[in-house]
Amino acid sequence: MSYVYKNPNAPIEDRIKDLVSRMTLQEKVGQMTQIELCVATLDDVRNLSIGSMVSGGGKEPLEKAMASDWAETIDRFQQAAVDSRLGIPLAYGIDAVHGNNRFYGATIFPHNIGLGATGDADLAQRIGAAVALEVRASGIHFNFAPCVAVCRDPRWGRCYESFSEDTNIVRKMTSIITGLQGQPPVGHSKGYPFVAGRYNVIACAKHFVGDGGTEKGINEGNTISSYDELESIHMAPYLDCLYKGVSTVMASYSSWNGCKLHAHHFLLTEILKGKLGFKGFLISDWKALDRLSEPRGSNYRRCVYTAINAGIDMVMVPYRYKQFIEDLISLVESGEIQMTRIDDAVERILRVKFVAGLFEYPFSDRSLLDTIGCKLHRELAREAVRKSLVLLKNGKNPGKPFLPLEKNAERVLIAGTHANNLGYQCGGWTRYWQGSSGRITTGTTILDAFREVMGEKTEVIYEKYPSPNTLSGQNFSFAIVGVGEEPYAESAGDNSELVIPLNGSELISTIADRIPTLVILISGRPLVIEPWLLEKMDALVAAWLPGTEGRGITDVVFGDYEFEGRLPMTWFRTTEELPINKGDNSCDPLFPLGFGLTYKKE
Ligand SMILES: OC[C@@H]1[C@@H](O)[C@H](O)[C@@H](O)c2nc(-c3ccccc3)cn21
Repeated sequence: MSYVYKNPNAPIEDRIKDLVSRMTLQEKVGQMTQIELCVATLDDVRNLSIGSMVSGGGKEPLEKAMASDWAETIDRFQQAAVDSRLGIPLAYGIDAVHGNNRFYGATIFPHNIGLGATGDADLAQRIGAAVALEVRASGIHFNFAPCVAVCRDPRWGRCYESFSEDTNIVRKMTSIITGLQGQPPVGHSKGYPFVAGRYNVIACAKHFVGDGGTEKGINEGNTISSYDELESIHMAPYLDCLYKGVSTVMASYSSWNGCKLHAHHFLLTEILKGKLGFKGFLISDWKALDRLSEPRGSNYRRCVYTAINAGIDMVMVPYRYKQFIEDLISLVESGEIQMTRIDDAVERILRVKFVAGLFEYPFSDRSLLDTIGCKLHRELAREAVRKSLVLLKNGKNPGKPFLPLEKNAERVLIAGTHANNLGYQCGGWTRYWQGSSGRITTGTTILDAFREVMGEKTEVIYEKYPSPNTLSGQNFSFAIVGVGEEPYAESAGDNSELVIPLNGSELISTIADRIPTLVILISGRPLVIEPWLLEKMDALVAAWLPGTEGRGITDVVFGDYEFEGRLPMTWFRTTEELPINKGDNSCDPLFPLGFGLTYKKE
């Protein structure tokens, strides 16, 4: 018997209708369920028709696994899904937010704030395409990226996941979606999901809406604004995402005027799905339904009722999925949730799976494994690093620039907590949710880069904390001081002080008092730089969280390439004045949005 839904040449909407008509309530609810790898069983994936799996922010997936091990594991669960009664394939999701960042050896690109500093939409698109290849190589189909938050307050722990405080810069950088998913054909209908093929991924615009506008930058907090402000500042990038065919949207943990987004029927259904015409599926954040009640996770059936009726289509449960399935089935059987709501959710989920070709190509393509960390991608990441660097100071006297540096200098001191730490350079969401310190993957630190570039005759001395003897005893041509933030993610990054951590200011001061010094700041956001400290530096470069390709830094500071980066965030003077954004009446920053010096006289 020929099933329309199994016919790859049948119109997608016919395939959806045919398949939904064959599904039981149990199977429909199964498709709305996303579960964590660590709790998944092959039997449950097959018997419950589970729609999606995740290796999420807070969980370590397979320990020290190579991409091929991952592809092996994911294919095994995919086989279970394909063996289910109707054979609906899984979509496996991960946060590949600046490369396939879980994997040892993957290319790690600058985090979004650095890409925002480039303002280069074409670069973002090329990065999206590279990330898609490295993700598909590991057997993963679904990427919880890009974050299109408009970060209005650098105290927010996710500032670096945002491209900018400026809505227009964020709108421009949504081009990364066209890289991740592929370029929709001319005339593609706005809001309809698009995935070009097997070398692309299902993308996810997040977190809808207003995640970057919460009071004091408190993560998962409350955004207080008029609807017009919410629409013009935070919602505008989603229109660009929909025009680019983004296949999924993730709801925000945060609230708008005191109402949680995951419970917000007006914003999720009337606006996103109704007014904006989004036809892909809306996924919850991790355990976000549990956060709808106090204490968290209590009265879960009520939370399911609220979120599904608000418009959530797929739930990142991700652990107690049997409870979720039981509650949702019971809510439909009692009439508290209409079957039309369930059918709408399932149609959206199937639409994305059909569009993504998962029914035709459910399994991994091992031929892509060579793309992981490949030279081409590392060159692309190096280009992104170059273009992301913002030159904030160049020389103590006008007309006497400190940069570009001399490659054949006689003796150079490389110092600081961030001069030789790949994990610090990459920041959060790298190998581990919160990131880590040291050689967590393959790549080039600032020290590695300087050693590679400097002439044979140059003596490169590295001391993380230079001794008094080092500082006074030797005659250095210049010092490079790498300081900044330790890795963090989400609420762990919320910070109201924003001083340079690990006594960075003191280290700079001690060294710059004795040696002409370039400071390279590795941070996910602007930090406090006291005027007296800025005065002591000979030059200052904001490098953001550049990732694995440290050579991008030496490419520019030695003058082989021009500085192109421009501040994507207003650089405040003190935290007392936060939030401070371009256009505010009282906006008198240390460096304004868009600031960035260059070598050429402007
Ligand atoms: O990793 C999946 C999603 C990610 O896509 C979202 O952007 C992010 O808000 C998020 N937080 C957690 C998470 C939060 C606390 C504990 C454990 C996990 C999980 N996730």
